[in-house]
Amino acid sequence: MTNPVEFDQVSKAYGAVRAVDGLTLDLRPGQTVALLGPNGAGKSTTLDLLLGLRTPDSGTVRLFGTGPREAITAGRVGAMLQSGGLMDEVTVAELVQLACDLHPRPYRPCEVLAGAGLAQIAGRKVNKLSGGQAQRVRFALATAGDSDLIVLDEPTTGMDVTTRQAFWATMREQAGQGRTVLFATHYLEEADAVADRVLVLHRGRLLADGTAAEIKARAGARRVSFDLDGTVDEPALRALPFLTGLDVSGRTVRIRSADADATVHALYGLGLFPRNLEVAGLGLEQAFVALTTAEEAKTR
Ligand SMILES: Nc1ncnc2c1ncn2[C@@H]1O[C@H](COP(=O)(O)OP(=O)(O)OP(=O)(O)O)[C@@H](O)[C@H]1O
Repeated sequence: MTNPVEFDQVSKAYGAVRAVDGLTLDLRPGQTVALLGPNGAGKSTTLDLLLGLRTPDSGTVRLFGTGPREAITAGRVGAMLQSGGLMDEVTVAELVQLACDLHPRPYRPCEVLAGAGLAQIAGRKVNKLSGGQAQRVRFALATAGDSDLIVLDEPTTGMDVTTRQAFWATMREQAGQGRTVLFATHYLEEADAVADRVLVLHRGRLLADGTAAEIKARAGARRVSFDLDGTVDEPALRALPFLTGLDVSGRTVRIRSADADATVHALYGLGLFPRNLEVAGLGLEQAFVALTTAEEAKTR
């Protein structure tokens, strides 16, 4: 089976800004993939290239083994873009009907409206919607037919908590039916909860690619804290395996470790007896900040 998405050495610059810089990646069928990165990292440009809205300066983008336009014309891709303008003078129902009419493998408009939580406001003019409601309409347009790949650029921006939860429940259903879902987001807790693969972009390059757990581990994403009796031997602690951070305050030691089990084991190996030992995971957000900050420091 061909992969839903294949980028091979794709680059795109705007003048001197390298928005996407030699990006190579494959998305496999059925994956739910989060695309993360600080502002300006190249997320939207990557999605624009994927959807054929921009042409790469070099490299190739393939969707299901064809060019983006062919895949989109064949109805294999549903997309929800950040800035996509909606037609003003039509109702929600009319716009959804139009999207269904245009899709080669459409769903019934009433199903699409219900799936996006729009049934109650189907008769309302699109230009009278709140920000969160307009987002739901964009989502409805992305799910108007039976697409194999769903691409979402910051889909939950402006949605309230309930809408956001309902949105992700629908996305999980879509993924459960074997669709590939790719979404860019700044909400790292969403990526952590929903994605089975996380891509971190930084200055147009892929900085990390793995499960949320792998990315947390790579960022040294476990915190170990304990108290020691007697004098604290900082150089000995600093030599512990898998250490990525050390903070000593009196007799309290706080460590960050990429492999907390090995670090704690070695701690006992030094003949130390840590008291009040606590091991806690870092969130994806802290891992993301650690990774991107370290990269910024390197490139400065
Ligand atoms: N049309 C454009 N003309 C010139 N520069 C652009 C254009 N679009 C994007 N850029 C620049 O390219 C880089 C990548 O932008 P892009 O919008 O892809 O990032 P992003 O990761 O989506 O950012 P954000 O999280 O802020 O939405 C940025 O430095 C941005 O200023």
